[in-house]
Amino acid sequence: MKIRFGIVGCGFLGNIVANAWKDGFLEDYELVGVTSRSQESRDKTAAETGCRSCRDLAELLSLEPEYIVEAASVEAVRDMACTVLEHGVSLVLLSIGAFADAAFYGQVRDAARRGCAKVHLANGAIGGFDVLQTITLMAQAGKLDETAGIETHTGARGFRNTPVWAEHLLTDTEKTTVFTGSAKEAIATFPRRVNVAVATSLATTGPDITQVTMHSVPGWTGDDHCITAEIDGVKATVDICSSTSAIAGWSAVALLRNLASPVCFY
Ligand SMILES: NC(=O)C1=CN([C@@H]2O[C@H](COP(=O)(O)OP(=O)(O)OC[C@H]3O[C@@H](n4cnc5c(N)ncnc54)[C@H](O)[C@@H]3O)[C@@H](O)[C@H]2O)C=CC1
Ligand SMILES: O=C([O-])CC(=O)C(=O)O
Repeated sequence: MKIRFGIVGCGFLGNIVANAWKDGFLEDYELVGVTSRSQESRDKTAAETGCRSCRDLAELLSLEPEYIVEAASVEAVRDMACTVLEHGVSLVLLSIGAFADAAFYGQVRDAARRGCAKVHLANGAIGGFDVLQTITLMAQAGKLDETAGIETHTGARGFRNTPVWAEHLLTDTEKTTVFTGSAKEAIATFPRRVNVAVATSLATTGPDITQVTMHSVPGWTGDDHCITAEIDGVKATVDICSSTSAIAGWSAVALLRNLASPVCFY
C-alpha cells in the first residue's frame, strides 16, 4: 500500500515536490491531490502529475491523505494547520515562519496531539536541525549558556519589495548589513524571507533570543545561510549556499523519503 499524500501550494517549491513524485523519487507514495490559491496553477500541477485538482483544503482532505506537504505561505499555515492535524493528517511544512508566534505554535502542537498527527519541519533552504537540537539539549541538561544565530548573505535583488529595500543596494561596492535582531523581529520585518531564521530559532534558543543578521551583496545571486550554535565545549557551524531556493523543495522530498524509510537519519 502506498502512502497517500497531497500538496498545498502549486508554486515553485510545490511543483518540485510534485515533479519529484512524478519522476519516481517518492516511490512509497501516491500523490492523491493538490490545491492552491489559483485554479490555473493547481489544474496545471494536477494535469502534469495525474492527480486531482482540489478546489480547497476540504476537498483535499476528503481524499484521505496521510500527509500534506505545505508549500504555500505563512498565511496558509495559519489557516489550515490545526484543521489538517485534527483530521489526523500529518503536515510537512516549509512556511515555518508561522511558528514565530508562540501562541500559534502551541495551538498547533495541541492540535497535533488531539489528532494523533505530526508536524514535520522540513530543512528548507538550510539544515542541521539534528545537531542544533542536540546542542540545545546539552545546554538545557548542563544548565549552560547557549548562543545561536543565523547570518545570511543575499544577493541585493533578493531584498526588492521588502522594508529594507533601497536602490543603492544594487550599486554599492561592499556588502551592506540590512538587518540585525531576533528571529521574531526578523519575521515581522520580512514576512516572506525568514522561514530559515524561525526554523533555526525553534531548533535552538527560540524566536525571542536567536540572533539574525542579514547582509545584502551587490552583483550576487542566491543565499548563503551560516548557522551557529555554541555552548561551552561544543560549537556547530552549518553553512548552506544556494543560487535558488530549489533545495527547500527537495528537502521536503528527502523528508518524505526518510519518513517512509526503514532506516531514518533523524
Ligand atoms: N523553509 C524554507 O527554508 C523556505 C520556505 N519557503 C516558503 O515556502 C513557501 C512556498 O515557496 P514558493 O514555492 O517559492 O512560493 P510560490 O509563490 O512560488 O508558490 C506558492 C504557491 O502557494 C499558493 N498559495 C499561497 N497562499 C495560499 C493559501 N493560503 N492557500 C492555497 N495556496 C496558497 C500561491 O498561489 C502559489 O501558487 C513560501 O511560504 C516560502 O516563504 C521558501 C523558501 C525556503
Ligand atoms: O530561500 C531562502 O534562502 C530563504 C527563504 O526564502 C526563507 O527563509 O523563506
